[in-house]
Amino acid sequence: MKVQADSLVKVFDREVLNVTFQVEGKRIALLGPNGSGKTTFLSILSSILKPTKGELKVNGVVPYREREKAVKMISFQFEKPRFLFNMKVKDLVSFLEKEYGCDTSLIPREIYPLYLSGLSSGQTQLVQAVSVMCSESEVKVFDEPFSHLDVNVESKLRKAMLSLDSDTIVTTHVPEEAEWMGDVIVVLQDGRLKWYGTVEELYRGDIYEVYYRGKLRLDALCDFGNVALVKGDEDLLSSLVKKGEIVGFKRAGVRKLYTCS
Ligand SMILES: Nc1ncnc2c1ncn2[C@@H]1O[C@H](COP(=O)(O)OP(=O)(O)OP(=O)(O)O)[C@@H](O)[C@H]1O
Repeated sequence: MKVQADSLVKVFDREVLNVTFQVEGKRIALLGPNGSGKTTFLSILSSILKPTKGELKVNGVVPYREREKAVKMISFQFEKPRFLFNMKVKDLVSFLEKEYGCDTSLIPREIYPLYLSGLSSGQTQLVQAVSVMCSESEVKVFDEPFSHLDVNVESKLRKAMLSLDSDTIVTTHVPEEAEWMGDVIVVLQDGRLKWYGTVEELYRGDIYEVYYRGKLRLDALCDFGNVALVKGDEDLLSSLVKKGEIVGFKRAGVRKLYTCS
């Protein structure tokens, strides 16, 4: 999939998005803190919103101008877990299975008798994600798909999403999630582009994330508490793991784009 944002600007009472980038990849992760413009970007992509200026294209289609094509090409899971229609879960499951022949096994059988309106936020989010995964759209968009899920459900859903044949766009504010879910990462901050590129590009360099407990006895470039960024020497870090002074380490990814106190 190819996503092109060309001087894409959205102004509400103030400018909340102003980005230019072009990325190509099977899995795009859009990462940014709260209020950084992720949902605004996706709302333009889903033709809910029109940009104030500029243009956004997905595989050459401008969604808010070519709605018919966009609706066929892209399906969405929105951030707020809520269905705009109501039926029993089991009826939705049998519809998804009959209509799309898809695997709905992530949806627990215990919730089959319930109405969609009676599901918890996490259950709603899961059923929504499965519905999007079942769709035949070539691009599947998930806005913070794990925000209400427990760790078990999250890991099952993540695995299912990673095994999809179609292209995906996932938003998150969790750096690790972006690294897991994206082969290309776009980082937003305050509506501006902070960084974009492939995960391979992100991992280049000699900065390591060091995981520790208690007190860190290394000079850190940045300390997030239990995770610190350290200019690295792999042999030294391995020896510290053996001595039990740190828990582990890996080459730094998204975290090195953030400043910390
Ligand atoms: N309809 C609106 N009217 C006015 N301001 C808005 C509107 N929608 C979003 N904003 C503002 O735009 C900015 C970006 O919001 P957006 O929802 O795109 O961020 P986000 O990155 O998705 O945040 P989060 O991770 O918290 O969901 C925020 O400051 C928000 O207050």
